[in-house]
Amino acid sequence: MNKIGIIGAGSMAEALINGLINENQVDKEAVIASDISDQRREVMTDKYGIEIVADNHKVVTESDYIFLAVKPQVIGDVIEEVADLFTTEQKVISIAAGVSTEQLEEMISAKVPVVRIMPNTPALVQEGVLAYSLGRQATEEFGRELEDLLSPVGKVIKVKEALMPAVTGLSGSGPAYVALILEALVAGGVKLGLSHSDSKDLAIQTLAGTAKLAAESDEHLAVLRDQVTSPGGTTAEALYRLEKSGIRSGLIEAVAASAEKAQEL
Ligand SMILES: NC(=O)C1=CN([C@@H]2O[C@H](COP(=O)(O)OP(=O)(O)OC[C@H]3O[C@@H](n4cnc5c(N)ncnc54)[C@H](O)[C@@H]3O)[C@@H](O)[C@H]2O)C=CC1
Ligand SMILES: O=C(O)[C@@H]1CCC=N1
Repeated sequence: MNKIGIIGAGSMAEALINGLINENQVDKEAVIASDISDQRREVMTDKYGIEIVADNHKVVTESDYIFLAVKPQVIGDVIEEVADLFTTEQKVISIAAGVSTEQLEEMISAKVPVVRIMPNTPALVQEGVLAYSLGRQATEEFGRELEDLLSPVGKVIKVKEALMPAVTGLSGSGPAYVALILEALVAGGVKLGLSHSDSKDLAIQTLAGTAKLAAESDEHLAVLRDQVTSPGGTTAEALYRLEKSGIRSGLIEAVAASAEKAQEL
């Protein structure tokens, strides 16, 4: 059994660990994580029963796959601390936004296989989507192993590394935009007298249902929009207000701004 090590047991690491353990993809005995925070170590031990330590060295020496799940701002220091311990038999997977495989290879060693992934938080409920790109020493086989390993937490796609900022802007940061849209829809329902709870149910199911419809349809998204829009009707009135408010360009700009920021981290 391959041992999975995770350095940095924060929100994104938890989403991955939860999905992998809940879907019985890995035994909890096969997972070791480290975190500098006492509180995170306590939470993760209580919730998942995995081995969680304060010492990053232990994670590297005991694991076959090593996930780097700390913030981009500290990943350099973390790698420096353990760089001498990596072997060419191990496989490194970084989830840090904006850190290229080339930078990782420079910091770790040009000989250790490195892959970069960009997951998102719905991995916590096995509905994530993640993209990965291979470093210079990472084989296609490593990519396939990763697809198998991570498929229980959501859809896995391979992209050219140059497109990683775009993935970050769209699906990495995307759950925040969708949560904001949901919040606003709920507020709209409440303003018109619906209870918060009914508004939330209506908003969430509308979003989930539309997403399912879009996923299962071959039609262009504009056709799905048109199906709701009666001439001279309520939806046309609402869409006019949305377009006027700049929602479309706002979302396009949001994706681009996140992608741009990812390259500055
Ligand atoms: N949150 C998200 O939606 C996504 C995050 N990411 C990436 O995932 C990475 C982690 O992000 P989050 O989980 O959101 O952050 P987080 O702050 O929840 O987790 C980071 C964890 O690393 C720990 N840590 C800090 N320094 C450490 C050290 N020297 N040794 C060991 N552990 C240390 C912290 O105590 C914390 O628990 C980032 O690089 C981010 O770019 C990628 C995709 C989505
Ligand atoms: O906000 C961030 O920097 C991270 C990367 C993608 C989602 N959250």
